[in-house]
Formats: sequence, C-alpha cells, structure tokens
Amino acid sequence: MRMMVRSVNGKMAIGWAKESKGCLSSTMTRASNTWKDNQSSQILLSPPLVTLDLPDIWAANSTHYDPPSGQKISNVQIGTVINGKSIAEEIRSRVASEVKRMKECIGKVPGLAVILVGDRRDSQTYVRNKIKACEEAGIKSVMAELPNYCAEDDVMTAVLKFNEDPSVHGVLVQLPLPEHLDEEKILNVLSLEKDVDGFHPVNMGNLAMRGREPLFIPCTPKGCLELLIRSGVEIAGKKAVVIGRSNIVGLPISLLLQRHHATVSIVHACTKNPEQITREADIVVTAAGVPNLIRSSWLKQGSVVIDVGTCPIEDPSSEFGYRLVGDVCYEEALRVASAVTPVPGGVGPMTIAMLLCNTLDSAKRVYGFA
Ligand SMILES: Nc1nc(=O)c2c([nH]1)NC[C@@H]1CN(c3ccc(C(=O)N[C@@H](CCC(=O)O)C(=O)O)cc3)C=[N+]21
Repeated sequence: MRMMVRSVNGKMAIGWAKESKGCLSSTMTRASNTWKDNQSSQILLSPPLVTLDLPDIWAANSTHYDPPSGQKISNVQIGTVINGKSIAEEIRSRVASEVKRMKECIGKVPGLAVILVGDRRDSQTYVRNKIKACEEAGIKSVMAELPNYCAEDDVMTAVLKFNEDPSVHGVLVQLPLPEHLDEEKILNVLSLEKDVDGFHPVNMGNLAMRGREPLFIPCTPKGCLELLIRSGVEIAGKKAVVIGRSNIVGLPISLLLQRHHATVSIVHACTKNPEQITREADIVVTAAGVPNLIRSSWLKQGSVVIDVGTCPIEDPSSEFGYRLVGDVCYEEALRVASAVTPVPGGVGPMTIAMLLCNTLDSAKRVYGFA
C-alpha cells in the first residue's frame, strides 16, 4: 500500500491506494506547488508553509487484514462497552440542575443560537438533537435556518445578530457549510466569548500553547476526554494515537491528550504503516470518517478505543433514510481492546452534552455566577 496524490473534482487530494505506482517525493512536490516555479526568486527551497488544505482521502479497505504474529485474537469479547449515552445523560441532568439554580438565583438562563445552512439530513438531525437537549436542560435556544443557496452575507448577518444578543451565550454554525460559503471567513466573525464550539483560531491557539487557557474546548474532543476519565483510563505517560487531523476533532483531541501528558502520535492519510503505529497505542482516538478502517489487527491487546467516526450511510429502513457508522470494526475491536465506544451511543451524545456544558459555562462567565 502506498500513499498517492490524485485529482478529485479538479482539486489535488492525498489518498491511500493499494498497489499505487506513484512516487511520493515527486507527487508531493507537485501537490504543494512549491519550488519549481519560483526557484529563481526564492532564497529558501522550502515553501513558506506547506498547506494542509488537501482533503484527506482515506480509502476504505485500503489495508488487508493481516493478524499480527504473536498476537492472539480471542473469539470472545474481552472489552467493555463505554456507554456514552448514559454518561451524557448524567452530565445533561447536572447541567439542568445548574441551569435551574442559576434561574432561581439571578433570574437568567443560558442561551444557545444555532445557524443551520442548507438541507443536509445529517446536519438537520444533529441540530434537532442539540435543540432538544437544550430544551430538556432549560437552556433557551434560537435557530436561524438558511437555504442552501444563500449568500455569505446572510450567514454573516445571522452570526453578527447573535453576537450582539445579550440573551445568547453560545453561537454555533453547523458544519459543514455548503461549498460556495467561506467557512473561515464566517467563523472569524463569531465572537470569541460565544464560540461554544471552540473552533475560533484564538481558542484553538490557546489550547495549543503552554500556560494559556482557551475560553472553550471543542465539544467532541472534550467529550472523548471525559469518556476516558470517567472510564478510569489513565492518560499520563500512555501512548495515544489520534487517527485523522481535522480542525474540529483530530487537531484539538491531540492537543488535549498532550495536555493530559500522553505521548501523542497523529496518523493520517499520508502516514506509512498506520496499522503498525496504531498497534502500539494504549489509547486510540479515531476520527477518519472511514467505515471499518480500524480492524482488530490495528489494535494492541487491552487498548482503549474511542470511535469518533460518524459516517452517514444510506439505509432506507431507518427512520431518516440513513444510519451512522463509525471507523472501527466494533465486534472485532471488542475481542482485542479493553474498552470501546459504540457508534451510535458513544462520542455523539457526549458532543451534545459538552455543548450544553460550554453554553452554561459561557453564561456563568457573563453573569459572574459561580
Ligand atoms: N459546528 C458544528 N459543531 C459540531 O459539534 C458538529 C458540527 N458542526 N457538524 C457535524 C458534527 C457531528 N456532530 C455530532 C453531534 C451529535 C451526534 C449524535 O448525537 N449522535 C448520536 C446519534 C444521532 C442519530 O441518531 O443520528 C449517537 O452517536 O448516538 C453525532 C454527531 C456534531 N458536529
């Protein structure tokens, strides 16, 4: 198996391919559009900054199943299931009692604004679930729904309106946005103090730097950490592998694990021998979005596996015409790992619980309510 660079919809993409004959060094040079064109004027041959803006294409089944020698894979389940749904419920009920206390003491409740652009079914479901969770916790929620074809200014206007609204303590722009909209530009105008997703570059930068504290930690990574801690998993000094390097999951979870003193490796679509690297990990957090990428052969005996993959798969028999699948071959993983999160019922519900926590924290900060 080799990494290759190919064109997807006219864009260059990095991906995995079996039996690819591509040469890594020459294709990489082409993809990052570096020195050849500017050789004469540049002092350094290296590009100022290598772009990460290449879609990571993870080819499903790009590895063949090859149980490692010396590792016995049991036929029985040895791992426990980490029940994200019930942990999330407990957290949500604690948020609800804090909201109640806040209302009784100062007559205020936290408020969350959600901006949904377009008609993706999965986004609609997530947003619906978020709003329902707010209602149940006593958090006021407002929503702006914009059509697929709306102008960038319409989304900006919605963000700015919620930035100004004192009853709103958290603003969330549901991602992904339709292709014609500039996500970066939109997220940049979102008020730092209301960035309950924690995606603002200043929040992310503060998360990355020693001695600094972000106002908000992104919900999914925070939820993963909470699952590990509540399951009694020791993190300090352990080897952790994060699969995927997205801004919203891979990057912040790797930073968070580092803050908890794990030794973190990041595996992505250009990584050589990802299976071998992952097999060394005590903790695996996978957010590649590739169903069944993680087979038991990727896992060390006794490891803990957090599956962040949420890939909607067409399924006419389910209520909304699709169902969610994770990155991990779940049954297989349970025969090797000591604990695994399911999809659904693992990280997803925790993401929503953490959103409620962040919104409550934001309101507490604004009102100086401890
Ligand atoms: N600005 C922004 N913030 C996000 O936090 C964000 C986002 N955009 N875009 C999409 C991803 C995905 N995401 C999920 C949230 C809840 C579940 C969830 O509750 N899942 C349930 C099942 C839900 C169902 O039944 O479809 C579960 O795993 O058990 C899943 C995925 C948040 N995201």
